[in-house]
Amino acid sequence: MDLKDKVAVVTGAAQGLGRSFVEILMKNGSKVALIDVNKSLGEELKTTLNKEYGPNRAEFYTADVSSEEDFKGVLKKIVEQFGQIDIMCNNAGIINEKHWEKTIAINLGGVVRGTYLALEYMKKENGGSGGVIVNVASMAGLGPFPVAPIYTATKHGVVGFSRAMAVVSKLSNYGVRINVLCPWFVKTSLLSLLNSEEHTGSFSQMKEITEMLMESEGCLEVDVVAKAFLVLVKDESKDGEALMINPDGAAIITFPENGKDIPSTPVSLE
Ligand SMILES: NC(=O)C1=CN([C@@H]2O[C@H](COP(=O)(O)OP(=O)(O)OC[C@H]3O[C@@H](n4cnc5c(N)ncnc54)[C@H](O)[C@@H]3O)[C@@H](O)[C@H]2O)C=CC1
Ligand SMILES: CCCCCC(=O)/C=C/C=C\C=C\C=C\[C@@H](O)[C@@H](O)CCCC(=O)O
Repeated sequence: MDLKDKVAVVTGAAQGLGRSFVEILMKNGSKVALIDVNKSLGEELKTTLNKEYGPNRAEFYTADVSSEEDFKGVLKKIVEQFGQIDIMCNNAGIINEKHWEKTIAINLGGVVRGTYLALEYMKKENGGSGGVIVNVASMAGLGPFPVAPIYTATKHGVVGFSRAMAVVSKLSNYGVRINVLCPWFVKTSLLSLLNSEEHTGSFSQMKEITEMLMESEGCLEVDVVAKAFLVLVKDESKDGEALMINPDGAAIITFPENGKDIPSTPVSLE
């Protein structure tokens, strides 16, 4: 996919991984609509980006991805302003095991909502140009993350939902590829919440496991993860893929073709 003058939408764009995805898209010639609840950081980043890449290449919209009214409203404004959506990145996410309903509403609900709303503008049967959706999960979407069971559940949900929607899109000829990104620990403000009992709740005693994982393997820089993100955007052979990125590098996850192939140990029912 040639990114020159393509229109991209990134949620959770004001900082962290979302900001790195915005920057790599703009470096490759895209125009980007930034969505975030953090208005001050978002407006500041928009100004910085338009100074670097030229006027009106970036626009910021305040919205909470867990709100249908918010998210639907800003996507309507984005299409009115930019004309279309070619790339959608559902990146916004939090970690909060105490207020776990909020975590589910944002991490899973926000990704589902962003996928459905974007498809309405992107799918060819609606007059859209097709394109690609990249949803951001985590390595916690591929295996249990004991310090954050709800976070783990949301990220497993993002992986499963994205892979299922990729099949729907392919069989429905939407013309939209759907992929999911599964990063290891990344040096962003989210990671600092690992030390916040307000966010890890009754699972804070599992912190040592997480620290062991980080100490043993290290943490990633956002720009490395952004390169993995760009592969899922640009490489048109990537459709329905889960791309893992950890300090050893990036790799496409191989899932069992069907239930029969799932690694298992037979159990007698007699
Ligand atoms: N930092 C890490 O170690 C990893 C992060 N991830 C995932 O990457 C994504 C981005 O995380 P980071 O950049 O690390 O976090 P971050 O906390 O640095 O940035 C998240 C951004 O999302 C925004 N946001 C939060 N709730 C929102 C909502 N309801 N609506 C709109 N925007 C909202 C925040 O204001 C913030 O700007 C998340 O989905 C996270 O689960 C995945 C694997 C590793
Ligand atoms: C505050 C924490 C932010 C978390 C951000 C994030 O998504 C980071 C994920 C990074 C790695 C997740 C690794 C999960 C590994 C599991 O598959 C399993 O290997 C862990 C086993 C732990 C144990 O020893 O039981």
